[in-house]
Amino acid sequence: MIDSLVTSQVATKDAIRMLLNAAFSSGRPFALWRKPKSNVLELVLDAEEKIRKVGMEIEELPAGFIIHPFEDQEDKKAYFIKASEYFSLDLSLEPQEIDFPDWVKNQPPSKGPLEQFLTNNNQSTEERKVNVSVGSSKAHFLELVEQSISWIKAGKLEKVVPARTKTIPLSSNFDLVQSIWELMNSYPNSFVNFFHLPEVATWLGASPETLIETKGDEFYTMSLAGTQKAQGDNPLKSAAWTQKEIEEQALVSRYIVDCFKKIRLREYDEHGPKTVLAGDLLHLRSDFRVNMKSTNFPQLGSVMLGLLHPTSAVCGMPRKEAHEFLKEHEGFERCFFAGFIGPVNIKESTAIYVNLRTASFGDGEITLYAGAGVTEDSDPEKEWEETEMKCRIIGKFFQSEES
Ligand SMILES: C=C(O[C@H]1C=CC=C(C(=O)O)[C@@H]1O)C(=O)O
Repeated sequence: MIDSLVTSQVATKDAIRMLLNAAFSSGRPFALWRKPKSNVLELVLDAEEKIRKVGMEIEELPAGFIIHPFEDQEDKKAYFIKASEYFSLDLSLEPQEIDFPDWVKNQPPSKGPLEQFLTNNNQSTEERKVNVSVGSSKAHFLELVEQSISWIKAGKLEKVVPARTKTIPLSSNFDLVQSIWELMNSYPNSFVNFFHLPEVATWLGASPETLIETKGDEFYTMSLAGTQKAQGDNPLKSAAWTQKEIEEQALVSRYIVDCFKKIRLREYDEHGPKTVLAGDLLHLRSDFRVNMKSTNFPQLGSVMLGLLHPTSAVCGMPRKEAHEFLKEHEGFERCFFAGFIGPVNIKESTAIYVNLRTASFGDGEITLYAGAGVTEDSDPEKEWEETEMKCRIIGKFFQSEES
């Protein structure tokens, strides 16, 4: 029993390696993901090398994968990987049952383009250097949190979510396939993703936060906030939340309800907040559902995408003021961190996630990104600790030892 399990695992990993080798060797943009609570690994590969940009009317888009940075772009567009090729791999199937398309089959097996990418990845820009030096300074982050608290006390903000970075060397024995595999096994409730926009960016992550999801007539979004380490045998039951965390999450929920009000949408279901597990962290989450048919809102996905991003879980409240505060004081570029990513119009469903618990590949190194919700009662040291825990979610799969 154990033997066959091990054999099938190795074979599935080989299948993932074949897919990644074929995708890298094409030189074209691609994305690979596994949705929360799913056992299917999906991949899209664009037919063109050129990087596409699209408008935000997601209902009009062809099947593909959308990628939007934290900051809005001047052209108001997002990056897009068109699903010229789409492949899904049922992770529970035996290897011999996998029927690869020709673009995968024609690739030589084992060492190849995937290893080349990892050893020769030149995505080292000036912007990246700032992100490494300013973004990773503990002193800078503590000061930023102090400043956030004083702005909140002065009544200029209600909540703000400052972030930081952590750059670690990519160990010589780093195995991307193994990391993706472990991420999928360790975080069944997260959106495990890897995307590669040649010459632009390559990221790997496991996000716990859905921004918007549409399937048939159903629309879904969530408010996620509050963080603590999962402890004990039954962490979901034993979790106790402080007033600070309850209020922090309530602000995110209120923001969603305000968005519904703005578009005069009155019929929605709200459930929660309840405690949920994301890796070894716990969060508070409320779920919001709308029937787009009965409310006559076929474009609710695009409308809410425009209204929600960036949510108060990654930016703050009021949104405009919190955003300006971060732009002025954070001191580094978030790039794709806290932006949004996800499959669009694939099998009649769209699932877009906030790009959290994530890392970008640089030259021989990776940069992890994490933020923490600050309210009036925050303690800067504790917020730093929280970002350390969030960085570890992904960081632990990059190194044999913690840096
Ligand atoms: C900003 C992040 O998490 C957000 C989502 C859940 C809980 C959060 C918090 O407790 O601060 C954050 O709002 C991050 O993971 O970098």
